Amino acid sequence: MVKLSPSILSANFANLKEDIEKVEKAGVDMLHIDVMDGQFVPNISIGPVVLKSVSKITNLILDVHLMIDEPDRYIKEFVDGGANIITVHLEACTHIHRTIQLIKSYGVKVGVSLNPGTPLNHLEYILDDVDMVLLMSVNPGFGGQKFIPAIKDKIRELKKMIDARGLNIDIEVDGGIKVDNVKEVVEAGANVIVAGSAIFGADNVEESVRSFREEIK
Ligand SMILES: O=C(CO)[C@@H](O)[C@H](O)COP(=O)(O)O
Ligand SMILES: [Fe+2]
Repeated sequence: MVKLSPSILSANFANLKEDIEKVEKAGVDMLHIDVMDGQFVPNISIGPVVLKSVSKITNLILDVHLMIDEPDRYIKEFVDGGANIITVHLEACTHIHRTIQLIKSYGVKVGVSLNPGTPLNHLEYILDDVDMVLLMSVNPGFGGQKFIPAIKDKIRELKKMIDARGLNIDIEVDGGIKVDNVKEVVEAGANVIVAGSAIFGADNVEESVRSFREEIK
């Protein structure tokens, strides 16, 4: 079953409750929360305070994507804020193994994200420890960018690595996913789809979610 995780980065922050209710009603599975520190990525978004408020108004799985340097400093805040899965960037962690263990110690799920230019072999010694791998299909920092086609091969390779080890790990793909390319991403092996501008930016959110579902069923 492929899960949809719309990114609130493209929501209207002055109207967040209403926007979240719309996607929840439309039947999405998760809510993708993009956290940016202006250091690891050239943009600043939201943090644990907003997450905490969001957690009080939705039953969706809170899928927190941390685009921040040395995230160990803030893991507890995001756990307390209601995160169900916390994904960190491999490139932002000096001791990725330690960060993974720290997240797990709080009893939440853990994901590791790779930028488009980071090779899959960096996962070699940590793959067995994670619940999800998030492959970026744009360079992180902004919504509304164009999907990088080479990532489809990367998804296929990752799927092979996971299957070869007999693991049950989600493959999330994030960046530039629209109704007209989601099928290729799913066919390549992704089972968690992030879409920001294509869902929250759509004129009709419900219709957009329905179209995504049609494509990936
Ligand atoms: O993490 C990021 C960007 O860094 C994403 O989650 C984007 O917010 C996805 O937006 P679209 O590319 O779907 O508009
Ligand atoms: Fe994201």
